[in-house]
Amino acid sequence: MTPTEQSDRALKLCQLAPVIPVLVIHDLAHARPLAEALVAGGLPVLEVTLRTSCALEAIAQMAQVDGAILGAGTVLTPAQMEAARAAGAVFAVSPGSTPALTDAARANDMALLPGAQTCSEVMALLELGYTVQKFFPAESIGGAGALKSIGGPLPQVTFCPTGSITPALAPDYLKLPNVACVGGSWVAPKSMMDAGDWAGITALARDAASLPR
Ligand SMILES: O=C[C@H](O)COP(=O)(O)O
Ligand SMILES: CC(=O)C(=O)O
Repeated sequence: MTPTEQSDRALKLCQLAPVIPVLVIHDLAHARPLAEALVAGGLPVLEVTLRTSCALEAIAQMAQVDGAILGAGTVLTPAQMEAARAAGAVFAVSPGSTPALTDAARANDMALLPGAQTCSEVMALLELGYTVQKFFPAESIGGAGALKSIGGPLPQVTFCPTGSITPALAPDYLKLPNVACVGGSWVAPKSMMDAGDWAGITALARDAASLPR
């Protein structure tokens, strides 16, 4: 897949719901019920970060859940991209981007959502053909105000901002014309996963899925 095709696919995924849950799974037993809870609440696109030892196996199990579309987050290397694809991920998210990673996305037929922080990074990814990018760490680099400003000179780039976004802050992002959805961990707090409060997570997902945009 070319970068343009990757971004077309990423845009379609971003348009399925206003929020992509960013998931850190420590206990493999949480994987399946977590995916079921989030999909039941209306959030089908799930990003499992490759920050824990069970993340790849979690992706494999969650990809079996009806309606779930799995992606891998915190993808930093080509080897991780390949492993994520083998586990069943159909998209990859990275906090930044490197030539090795964009080459690997092309080679592995993965839709990469590459991260950018600055206008120069946004422009460098745009030169490659990435019209859909992650804006990370969103709240620390100017938040919705920064994205609104970037949309002036660079309206052709659409973003999935992520990083310390809360339900209260999300609407400010979602109303921007250059934001397709936001990423956030708030829909799957570790405390609720540890408590097995899947109904509570479905309720959080339902609220997130009904955010206006
Ligand atoms: O690094 C993680 C992402 O920023 C999502 O997590 P967060 O919503 O808690 O910032
Ligand atoms: C934070 C982020 O961008 C990631 O984990 O992919």
